Amino acid sequence: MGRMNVTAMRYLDAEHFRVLVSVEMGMKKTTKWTLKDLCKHQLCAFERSKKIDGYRLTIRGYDFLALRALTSRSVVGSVGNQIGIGKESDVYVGGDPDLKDLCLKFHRLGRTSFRKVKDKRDYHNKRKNASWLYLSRLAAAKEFAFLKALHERGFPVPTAIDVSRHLVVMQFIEGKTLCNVQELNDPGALYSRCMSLIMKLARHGLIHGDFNEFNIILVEDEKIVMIDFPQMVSIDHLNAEYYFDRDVECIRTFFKRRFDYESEIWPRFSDIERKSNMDVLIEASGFTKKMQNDLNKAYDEGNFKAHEEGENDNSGTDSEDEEDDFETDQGDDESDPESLEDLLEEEESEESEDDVDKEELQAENVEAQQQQIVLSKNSRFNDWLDTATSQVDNIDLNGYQRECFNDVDKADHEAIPCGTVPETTSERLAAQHEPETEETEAAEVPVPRRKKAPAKANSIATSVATFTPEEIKQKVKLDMQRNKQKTRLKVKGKQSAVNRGRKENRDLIGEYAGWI
Ligand SMILES: Nc1ncnc2c1ncn2[C@@H]1O[C@H](COP(=O)(O)OP(=O)(O)OP(=O)(O)O)[C@@H](O)[C@H]1O
Repeated sequence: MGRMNVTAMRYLDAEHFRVLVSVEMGMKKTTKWTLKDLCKHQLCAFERSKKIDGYRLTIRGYDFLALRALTSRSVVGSVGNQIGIGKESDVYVGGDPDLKDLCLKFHRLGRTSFRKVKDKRDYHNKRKNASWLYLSRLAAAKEFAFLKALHERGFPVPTAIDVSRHLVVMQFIEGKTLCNVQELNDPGALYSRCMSLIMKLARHGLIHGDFNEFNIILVEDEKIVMIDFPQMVSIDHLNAEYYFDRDVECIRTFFKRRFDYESEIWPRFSDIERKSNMDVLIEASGFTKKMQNDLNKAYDEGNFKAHEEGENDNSGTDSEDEEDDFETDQGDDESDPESLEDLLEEEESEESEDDVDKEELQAENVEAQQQQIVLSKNSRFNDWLDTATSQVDNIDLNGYQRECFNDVDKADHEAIPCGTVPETTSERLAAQHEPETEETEAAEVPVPRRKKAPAKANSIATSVATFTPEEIKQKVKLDMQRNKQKTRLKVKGKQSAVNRGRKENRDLIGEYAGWI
């Protein structure tokens, strides 16, 4: 009996086993129903890309994963109303299991912005696909690290409670954002508090970078709480002075505009005396320089409404995680009745049923329209006939006859008998529609010749072909060529997957031809 070869186990890490477990889970028979349910609840979505078809996690799905993790840790017990929509986040009021208020901040970053980045450059050295999952997670990790560190050092910030994926749970601050405050008891005191806070941060080695009326909550006794520091930088940053001055200027401008308060004193970058290295400490807390760089690059791209459009956008796969999940060979699935394919087939058949219904409906509509057109043509013709008949009945035919022959050579006129002119138009029309014999007879009636026929623009119909046979041949040839060049319509959904599978099979058979 030979020994089991387990050498490979030494070289496999946790990630390998995670994926292995996912494959194991994916082989369970319940998968297709579960996936169907998840899609129904918009927690994941079917996605078709150039090479692979599969499912991707949606923002909602990611939210649920984070909430689930935090509920299982007994951090979150309930989710309430949305209290803020920022450029980079959705903020909700929540509750812990004892129903104490919490602030739940879901970071939304980078789906579209990342797409743009991806087009332009290799964003992460080895990591080909930085995803919205990754960027949102980074933003949350950064906020949590800063909140924790600042709170521990006595800064007025919400208490950091927990973080999972892109969701930061923090203390809920009851108050008003400064932008919503119209009046103050003591604007001077609040101005000093704001400036002191900027200086205190700087002494600890940090610059907020977005210190303005939207990121300051006014609480009891006109005290302030600072929120939201995605762009916090070190005072050693290359552009530190610029960011510092911008923060100071934002506050000065706001106080002048809103409270008509202007002070001659404001802090300068040169006044800063560093007392601690919080920027270094935060880096040590796990939020590395690389993470910082990744995040800053995403912020530079600037489209933070990505999560709003991302949900409807199914083109292309973005996420590394997603691609990892999908890069499994689905060849076997085709023969497996319990596979994902079945689920897709159902979707497809539903789709095609819909299509059939639509086509039938369209055909019926077209038929009805055609009938209407025919009917309206008939009735219009009858109307026209009636009006024309009554109008022409009123015409003085004898007068018309006189006028008509005015120009005709009198001799000719006299020589040629005019034949019997019908009394009424009905008679004329009847005469026109008489059978052939009568027409022949009428043709035999000599018609007075005009001397000079008045020039009129008439339409000309001819049955002679304007194309030579050569030209027609060439055109047909060209059409055939064009038809060949036409790219085939791409079939959506499952059908394309089946086609792709067939093509692969054909190629494979071709490859092995002659070997067997
Ligand atoms: N801890 C909190 N307690 C109460 N309300 C909060 C808290 N954190 C955020 N908010 C509310 O949510 C809103 C958005 O929060 P925040 O500024 O952190 O999000 P953001 O996406 O970074 O916004 P932006 O970048 O557009 O300023 C705030 O204006 C505030 O009203």
